[in-house]
Amino acid sequence: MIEIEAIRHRVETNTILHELSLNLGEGRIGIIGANGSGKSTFARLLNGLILPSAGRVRVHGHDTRAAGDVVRALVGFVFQNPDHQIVYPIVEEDVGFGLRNAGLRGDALSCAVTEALESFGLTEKRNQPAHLLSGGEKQLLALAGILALAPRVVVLDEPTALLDLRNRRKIARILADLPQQVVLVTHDLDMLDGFDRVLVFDSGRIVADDTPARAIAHYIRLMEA
Ligand SMILES: Nc1ncnc2c1ncn2[C@@H]1O[C@H](COP(=O)(O)OP(=O)(O)OP(=O)(O)O)[C@@H](O)[C@H]1O
Repeated sequence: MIEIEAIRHRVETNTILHELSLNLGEGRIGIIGANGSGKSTFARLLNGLILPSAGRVRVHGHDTRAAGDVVRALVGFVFQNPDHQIVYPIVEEDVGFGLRNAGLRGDALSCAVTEALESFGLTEKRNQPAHLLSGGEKQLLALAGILALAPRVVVLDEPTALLDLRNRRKIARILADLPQQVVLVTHDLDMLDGFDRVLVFDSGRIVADDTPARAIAHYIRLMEA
């Protein structure tokens, strides 16, 4: 459960998010809205990457301000641009990075890396330089690295922006099968099939909070206005 209590977010004199309170408890939550409406800012508040100017966010009871390190272990965050996430030069080292931080060594580490690479179709790239992967492959690598850590919640900020149709479908299948709570920011409305709840952002406010079909209809009306 993610509890959002009376948060507001401002940068200098700019109000990026107006006051909002809500609980996120469903397994699959989508976030849509126009460019610049506050979706990424909201997503980053969920794992303490940014702290709200007012109010608080709690994940499984842990406040992002008071217990940022606990929250970051609970909430895996997948960035829109995988270059912001890939830290090691070789593919297998990059997937292994978080696993080593989580204490895995030796065979356990090697098996976990093998499994993560296999499930994302990256086995053949194991020993290649990560910077030579295509944009879509980098996105899969970033996601593999986060999911290998088995966080309780996965927040993804436009993870399919660089992907072709096959890889978009692959990510959709991977997300559908995850045991974790998923919060997905996306402009790719097809990704919201089967989701429990979709929030629509507009100018820093949530203007719809509904089933995917009704939320998408609201968003389309907004875009056509
Ligand atoms: N650190 C910052 N300093 C100044 N302005 C910011 C900062 N972060 C975000 N903004 C502004 O806040 C608004 C919301 O940004 P945000 O990235 O949350 O939007 P978004 O809905 O994710 O957009 P997109 O769909 O284009 O990714 C934008 O106008 C952006 O320029």
